[in-house]
Amino acid sequence: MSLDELRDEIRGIDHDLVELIARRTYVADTIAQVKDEKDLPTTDEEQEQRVMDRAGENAEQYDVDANLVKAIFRLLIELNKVEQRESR
Ligand SMILES: O=C(O)C(=O)C[C@]1(C(=O)O)C=C[C@@H](O)C=C1
Repeated sequence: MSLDELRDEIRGIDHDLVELIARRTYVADTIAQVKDEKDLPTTDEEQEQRVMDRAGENAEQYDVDANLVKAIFRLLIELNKVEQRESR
């Protein structure tokens, strides 16, 4: 494969990543509505731990650095919390 072809492949993956982040954020918006109805706080530390543990397990399964993947998920969770606070 040429450099251009490889970069084209990365471009497609990057597009998919942003689409997945958007989907995750949309779900968090809906979660915010449910939490609002049930008068629950935005932050659920036990759920965050489950998400982080799962991210680490998935990283190991795909042989990528678990700490780096967890750092990305920490950012995704923080993004959701900002979004949820804005929509409540
Ligand atoms: O599952 C939830 O309750 C969410 O709001 C989603 C989410 C996440 O991004 O995974 C975000 C904030 C919570 O503290 C826990 C998890």
